[in-house]
Parts: sequence; C-alpha cells; structure tokens
Amino acid sequence: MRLIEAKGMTVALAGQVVLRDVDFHVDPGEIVTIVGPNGSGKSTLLRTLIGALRPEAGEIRRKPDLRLGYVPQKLQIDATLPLTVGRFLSLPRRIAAAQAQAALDEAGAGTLTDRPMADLSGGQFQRVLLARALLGRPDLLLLDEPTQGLDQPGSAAFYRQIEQIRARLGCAVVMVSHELHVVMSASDRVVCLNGHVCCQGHPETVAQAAEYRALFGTGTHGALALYRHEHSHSHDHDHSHDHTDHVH
Ligand SMILES: Nc1ncnc2c1ncn2[C@@H]1O[C@H](COP(=O)(O)OP(=O)(O)OP(=O)(O)O)[C@@H](O)[C@H]1O
Repeated sequence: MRLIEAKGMTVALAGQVVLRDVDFHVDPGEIVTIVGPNGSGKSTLLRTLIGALRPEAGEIRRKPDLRLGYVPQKLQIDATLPLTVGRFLSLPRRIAAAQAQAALDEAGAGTLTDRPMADLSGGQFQRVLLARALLGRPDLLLLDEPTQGLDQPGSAAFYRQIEQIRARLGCAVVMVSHELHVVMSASDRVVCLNGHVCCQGHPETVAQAAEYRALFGTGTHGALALYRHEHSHSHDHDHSHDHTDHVH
C-alpha cells in the first residue's frame, strides 16, 4: 500500500495557483527527490503533503496512521535563547532523555546533546532537525533542502546519513534538492516540478534519456539547465516499461 498518494492536486497561495493538477505518490522505503527551479512549488508540495496547506482541488490519501517526519527548509531560533539541543528536542512535547539521545545518535549528532542551539554549525543544526523529525519513528521522512548552506563534503555526509537511516528504519524519504549530482546517486526516483510535474523517473533511466541532457545540462551547472528544460523536450514518449513519465 502506498504511504501517500495525491491526485490532481491544485494549491493556491494568496490567490495565486502555485501547484496545478499535480499527481504524486510515495511507496514504502523509497527515496524520492524533488527538483525544480526556485519558486516552482517544491516547498509548497511538501507542506501540502504534511497537511499544513490544504489543496483547492484534488485529493490526498495517506496510509492509515501514517507517521510523518518533516525537516523544514528554515527554522529561526533566537540566538539569545538559552536552549540546548536536548531541550530543543523536548519542545513542544517533553520526551525522555534516552529517546532524545537515540534520535541524535541516529542522525549522527550524538555528541551535541548539551550544546547550545545557537552555537551549532549549519551541518550540525540540520542533523538536530533531522533527529527531531526522527523522534516520531516516521514511515515517511520529508526534507526540504536539508543541505542548503552545507559544503560539498558536508552535504555528501548528510545524504549518506539519510541512506543509512532509510536502511535501518525502513522509512521512505522525500527530499527537495538543488544538488543534481546527488539526486542522481541517492534517489530511487526523481520528480521535476515546475508548478506541475514536468517529468519523473528512475535516475538511471532519466540519465539515459535525451530529456536528461536538456533537464540537467552538463557538468556542474545542471541547476541552470533546469530553467531551460521546460519545453525543450518532447512529451510523446511512452516508456511504460522503464517508467520515465512526462506530463504537461
Ligand atoms: N505564504 C505565501 N503566500 C503567497 N505566496 C507564496 C507563499 N509561499 C510561497 N509563495 C509563492 O509560491 C510559489 C512557490 O513557492 P515555493 O516556496 O513552494 O517554491 P520552491 O520551489 O520551494 O522555491 P525555492 O527553490 O526558492 O525554495 C512562489 O512563487 C512563492 O513566491
């Protein structure tokens, strides 16, 4: 049974349609990465999936008792607030110290328990947010640009941690990423969003497809190519077997 399935989802913010007629699903244990230009609705999709936003149209079905863990794109914490990592994990609900420690260990942040939140590096902060998302033993972990601001070794380490967590906990993962090289190696499926689902498929299949070159470009500037790909590929393919879908 699918963990979550959205059909024909349309979402508007401040009267503007941000997502139109989006179909999206996540199966147990898979890692799905969402790519797309700035403002293409990636965060909005995640926030709709967790139930923070309500779609204008369409439906979202969740597995009964689905446990979600969400790592937001940004979280501002007042630097003057004397808040340790351990206490942060106990907000808003108090949790046992052992439970907090287990989640921090799982997230690769086991030594940070007594550190002030304000002193953490970007990578450490993300791991603490990850630990917080793991407290509820999620079936589905949603991460909104979790490696933003991290250097390349830092984000590679973070993604390795995610893969380990998936392997250990068996949870599915949906993440938004601008790091297209990572997308290719760490995902079971890539979904390209631009207000609607432009294309999706297994990374290997996408990599073989002509559309891939238009989508990702060459070298490390793939993120720029993403802007240009929109209507530069045709949509008359039928890879029913290898599952490269194109929807406009
Ligand atoms: N609270 C809001 N009210 C009105 N419009 C919003 C709001 N939040 C986002 N938007 C708009 O919705 C669109 C999609 O935003 P969203 O944050 O989902 O994009 P994104 O793909 O995650 O972008 P980025 O890569 O820059 O994080 C943008 O045009 C944005 O300006």
